[in-house]
Amino acid sequence: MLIPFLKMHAQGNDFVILDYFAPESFALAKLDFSSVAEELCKPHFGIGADGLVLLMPNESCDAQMFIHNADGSTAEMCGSALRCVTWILHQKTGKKEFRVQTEAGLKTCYVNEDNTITVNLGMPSMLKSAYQVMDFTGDLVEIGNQHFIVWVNSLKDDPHLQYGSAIEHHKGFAQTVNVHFAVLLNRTAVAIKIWEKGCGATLACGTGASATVFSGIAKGLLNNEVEVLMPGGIVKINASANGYLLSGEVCQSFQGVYNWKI
Ligand SMILES: N[C@@H](CCC[C@H](N)C(=O)O)C(=O)O
Repeated sequence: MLIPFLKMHAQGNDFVILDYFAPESFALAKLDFSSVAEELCKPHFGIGADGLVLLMPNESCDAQMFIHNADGSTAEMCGSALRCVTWILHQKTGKKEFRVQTEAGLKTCYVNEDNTITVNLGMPSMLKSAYQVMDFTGDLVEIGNQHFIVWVNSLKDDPHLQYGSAIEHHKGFAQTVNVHFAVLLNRTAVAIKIWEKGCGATLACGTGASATVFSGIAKGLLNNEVEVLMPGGIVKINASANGYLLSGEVCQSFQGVYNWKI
């Protein structure tokens, strides 16, 4: 069976996207997407990506988005993928504002004049403040999915690679978590290194960038408008009264068909 796909990324956070608005994708409906995600996301053996995204029609809004991480697990939310599917919807319709249903609720998404995409991720909440895990003290933040933010003085030694996996699976959390090590640059800029649950080190993470800014604001370290520098690029977070707005570029890198085993 041939699986038509798009490949997109946001600051290097990359996705294989199956577009169910396209008639040629209808035949894929019965696939086990957990297995498909695992195979297609595998570098060298598959296409290689951080996640598999399903973009589907929804009767009560513009579209529905489902996400599987590279290990096949499901994710409730993904700020990078939401911006990528917004771009696809814009290409199809020419519209500049969309409402997309996700596992974390209905999200409003905008195409800006400069073709960057802004998505409203809603209001984060602090699940645990100054929480001790292994040798680290961090904030556990919920923004549809869960993120543990550890503030450090330097990212030089790649703490996410050393400790990310152990923190992700730590028994002190009720579920596995995304992990971010953050360095404060000034009141409007922060740098992070990322370990995502279900996929490992990634070059960017939209919900993680937003959760980090929420943690920084809660500590009195950051203003409401902040640039988040990640290994793959920069996003802007605006902590508005209506929700956390995540903005940045997205890129469609290629499209193709994958030769699935059945
Ligand atoms: N691994 C995450 C889902 C992906 C988050 C993403 N990269 C983003 O941009 O927000 C999870 O399982 O929560």
